[in-house]
Amino acid sequence: MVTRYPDDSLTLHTDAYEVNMVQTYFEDGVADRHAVFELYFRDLPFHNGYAVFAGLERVVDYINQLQFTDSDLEYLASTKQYSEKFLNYLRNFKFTGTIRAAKEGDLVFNNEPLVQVEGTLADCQLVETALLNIVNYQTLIATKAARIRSVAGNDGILEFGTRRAQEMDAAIWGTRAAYIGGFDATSNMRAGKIFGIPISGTHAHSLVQTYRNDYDAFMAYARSHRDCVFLVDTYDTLRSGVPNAIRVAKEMGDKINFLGVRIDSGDMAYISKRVREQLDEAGFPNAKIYASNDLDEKTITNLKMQGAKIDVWGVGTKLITAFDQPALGAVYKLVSVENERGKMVDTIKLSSNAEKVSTPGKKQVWRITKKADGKSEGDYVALSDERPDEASRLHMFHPSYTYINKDVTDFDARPVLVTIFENGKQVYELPELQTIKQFAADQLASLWDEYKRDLNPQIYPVDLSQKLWDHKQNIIKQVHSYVSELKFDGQS
Ligand SMILES: Nc1ncnc2c1ncn2[C@@H]1O[C@H](COP(=O)(O)OP(=O)(O)OP(=O)(O)O)[C@@H](O)[C@H]1O
Ligand SMILES: O=P(O)(O)OC[C@H]1O[C@H](OP(=O)(O)OP(=O)(O)O)[C@H](O)[C@@H]1O
Ligand SMILES: O=C(O)c1cccnc1
Repeated sequence: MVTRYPDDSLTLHTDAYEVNMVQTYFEDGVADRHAVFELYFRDLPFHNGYAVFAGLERVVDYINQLQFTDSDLEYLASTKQYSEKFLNYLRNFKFTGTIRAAKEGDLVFNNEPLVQVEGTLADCQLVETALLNIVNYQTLIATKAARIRSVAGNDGILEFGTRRAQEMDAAIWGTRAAYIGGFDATSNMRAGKIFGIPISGTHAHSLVQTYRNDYDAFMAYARSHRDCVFLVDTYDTLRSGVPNAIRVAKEMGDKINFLGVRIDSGDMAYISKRVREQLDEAGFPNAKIYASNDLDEKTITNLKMQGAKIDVWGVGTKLITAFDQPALGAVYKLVSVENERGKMVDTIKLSSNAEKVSTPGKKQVWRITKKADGKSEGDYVALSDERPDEASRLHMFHPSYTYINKDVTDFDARPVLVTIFENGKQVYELPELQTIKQFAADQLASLWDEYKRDLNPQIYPVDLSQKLWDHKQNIIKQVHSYVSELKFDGQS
C-alpha cells in the first residue's frame, strides 16, 4: 500500500464524526464529563430466537492499544480540521474508562446492553465506531454459525469461507466467531495458527484436472498424505469419482487413513445415498461423506429431510458473509451524562416507534434461570443499583404489552455484563477459545427449544424492572412536556 503514513495503530479506525465531537467537547471544556453509553441491537438477526455474543477479545486488544501515534497526529494535523491544542490533548489521551460486557459465547437478545462504556465523554465517544464494527460482525457470524449447528445436529461442520469473506480480517475473525458458534474446524490455516482452531482440508478440482483423471490424482494425493478425503465430482461422481476413490483406498490399504469423499455439486440427496451404498458395498462403512456447495441452514435442513447420507458439511459463502442478513445493526447510545452541576442525568432517544425508544440510565442485564431445571425464564434489565432478590418473587412483564407478565420464584439471577476494564485497566482475564466455545454450548443448552428453533422461534422475554420501566416513562413525560413548550423556532 502506498501511503505517506505507516498503518501503526487502530486508533483512527473510527468515523471522523467521533473525533469531531471530541474536539467540540474539548474546546467546550466538557470532554472530561462523565458519561455512560450502551451498545445494543433492536432486532435479532436471521429472525433467530437468540444471538451469540462474540468480539470481546478484539475489543480488549483494541482498547489496550488505544493511543494516538505520531503518525496519527500528523495525519490529523494534515486535514487542517483540528486545533493545535486539541492535537496536544489527543497526544496525551489514554482510555481511562470502565467497560462492562457480556462474556464471549453468552447468549444476548434485542434491546438489552451487550457492552457498556462508562468514562469521560471523550473515552466513550472515541471507541464507538470500532466497538460497533467488531461486535456487529462477530456476533452476527457466531449467531449464523449457531443456527447452522442447530440443524446439523452432531454432524461435523467445517468453515470453508475464507475465499468469499469480505477480505482478510473478516475471514479470520469470522472463522473464530463461527468456531464459538459451534463449528468444528476451519480450512483457514492462519486461524489455526493464531487461535488454535482445528484445521481441516480436502483438495480442489484442480488436483484432478492436473492429473487429468480421478485415479492418478487420488493416488498422487494418497502417496503424499496420510489423511485422505477425495473430491469425487470433477467428472462423474458415481461412475468415476467414487469407484476410483475406493480403488485407491484398497490399493493403499493401511498406508493411508481413508476418511471419506467430498461431493460439491449435483443433487446431493440422491448422490449421497448412492455414494453411501458404493462405499458400504466396498467395505468402507466408516468412510464419511463430506458435502459442500453453497450450503446454509436451509439447504442442510432440506437435505436432511430428504434423507441425504451426508456426515460432514463444509460451509463457506453463506456463513462468512452472513448472506441473508449482512449486518446486525447494533447501535451505541448515550444513556447517562454528567450535567454542568456535576449530576448524572439519564438520557433518552425518542421515536414514534415504541420499540425504537431507547431505555435511559446505566443498566445491568440479569439472566433469570429456574433453580429446578436451569432453564432461562428471560432477561431482566434493571438499573445498575438494583439487584433482583432471589429470595422473593420476581415480577416480570413485557415492556410494551404489560399485560403479558409472570411471577418467577426459586430462580437464580446472573449478571450478564461483567467488568472488563476498570478505570482504563483490564481486570478481566480473557478465557481460552475452547472455554468460550463450551460456554456458548452450555448457554444454548439452558435455553428452551422453543427459542432455538430456526423458523419462527418463540420470542424470548427481555423485560425491564419496575423501577427502570417507571424511570423510562417519567423521562418520556419530561421530554414530551419540554417539547410541547417549545415554540416553532426551537426556543422555550
Ligand atoms: N437435493 C437437494 N435439495 C435441495 N438443495 C440441493 C440439493 N442438492 C443440492 N442442493 C443445493 O442446490 C444448489 C445447487 O446449486 P447449483 O445448481 O449451482 O449446483 P450444481 O449445478 O449442482 O453445481 P455446480 O454449478 O457447482 O457445478 C446448491 O446450493 C446446493 O447446495
Ligand atoms: O460453496 P461454499 O459454501 O462457498 O463453500 C466453499 C466452496 O469453495 C470451494 O469451491 P469453489 O467455490 O472455489 O469452486 P467451485 O464452486 O467451482 O467448486 C468448495 O468446493 C466449496 O464449494
Ligand atoms: O478443504 C476443502 O475441501 C475446502 C476448503 C475451502 C473451500 N472449499 C473447500
